[in-house]
Amino acid sequence: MPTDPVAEAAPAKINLCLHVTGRRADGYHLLDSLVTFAGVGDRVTVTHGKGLALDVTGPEAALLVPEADNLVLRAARAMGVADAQLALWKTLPVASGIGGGSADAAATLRALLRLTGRSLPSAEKVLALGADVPVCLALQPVRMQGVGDLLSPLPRLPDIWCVLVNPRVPVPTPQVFAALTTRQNPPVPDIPPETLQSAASFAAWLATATRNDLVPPALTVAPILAQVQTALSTTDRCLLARMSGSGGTHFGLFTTQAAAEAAGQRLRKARPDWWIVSSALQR
Ligand SMILES: C[C@@](CO)(OP(=O)(O)O)[C@H](O)COP(=O)(O)OP(=O)(O)OC[C@H]1O[C@@H](n2ccc(N)nc2=O)[C@H](O)[C@@H]1O
Ligand SMILES: Nc1ncnc2c1ncn2[C@@H]1O[C@H](COP(=O)(O)OP(=O)(O)O)[C@@H](O)[C@H]1O
Repeated sequence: MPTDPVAEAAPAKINLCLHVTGRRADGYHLLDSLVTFAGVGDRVTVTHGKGLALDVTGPEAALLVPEADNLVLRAARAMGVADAQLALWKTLPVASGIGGGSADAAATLRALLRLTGRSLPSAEKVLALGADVPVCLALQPVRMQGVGDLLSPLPRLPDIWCVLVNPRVPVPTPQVFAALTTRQNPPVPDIPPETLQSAASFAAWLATATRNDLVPPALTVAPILAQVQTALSTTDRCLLARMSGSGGTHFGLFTTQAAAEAAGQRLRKARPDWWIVSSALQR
């Protein structure tokens, strides 16, 4: 058993594309998405203690109170843990399409697994925490299907850098799905192996063969997202600019670290009020 504290990273989830292919009778949508992770994110730390308590700090903590429905506490309860001190360092904007809450829940499960030796909750219980929690628990590039529960590993991706841009407007996922009008769309095609040879060829394939079907409804919920898309897509050497998940965070893809950092700096200068970070993408 490791001595406490045990810390786990909760990296930002990036939907490189997100196709909505149908809707189940219970209202949940069938998705087809290529998902990877950025090198930025939250951090969950757990220690032994009496009762369950959560402390939330960090630059993005203001919008989040350590209430009983916080996904960190919900994850601990799903694992049957009644005694632990939990700390969340929040750097990802809340309700932003990069799965911060789901990443926190998955990091909590991983940390408590190491701290207590208890087993992970069943797949059903993990999914019940949130549709993005299974993919955040997998923490590797995958094709995500079903309602978020069917995961298959992707072939090794090329070396890609990204800039993440969020206009600091929360975009609630339920509102975006509610505003969706076209629910039966074509699935994601198989990735042609030759496109995986470089960031440029992979981004070009993503741009032409894939989409994010949640863009039109997200724009109705938060019209400012059009400005984010324009700002990123017109940045020097940006290979592809697209919204992640239900928004509003957008990612821009770049071939090199230098190009991504230069783009991030330029965008930060133009929009000091926006949340803007650059990072490598997990391959
Ligand atoms: C859209 C995605 C794509 O990766 O990402 P985000 O934008 O949240 O990051 C996820 O499917 C979101 O996952 P998550 O945020 O965990 O979703 P949940 O809490 O389970 O569901 C929030 C709400 O989204 C809708 N929802 C979610 C998943 C799904 N397959 N169909 C849906 O219709 C439902 O209205 C549900 O009430
Ligand atoms: N630890 C957490 N971090 C972020 N959001 C949380 C957390 N716990 C509960 N939530 C709630 O989950 C919702 C979804 O948040 P988040 O996961 O950040 O966005 P998204 O689903 O768009 O990626 C928010 O409305 C927030 O109030």
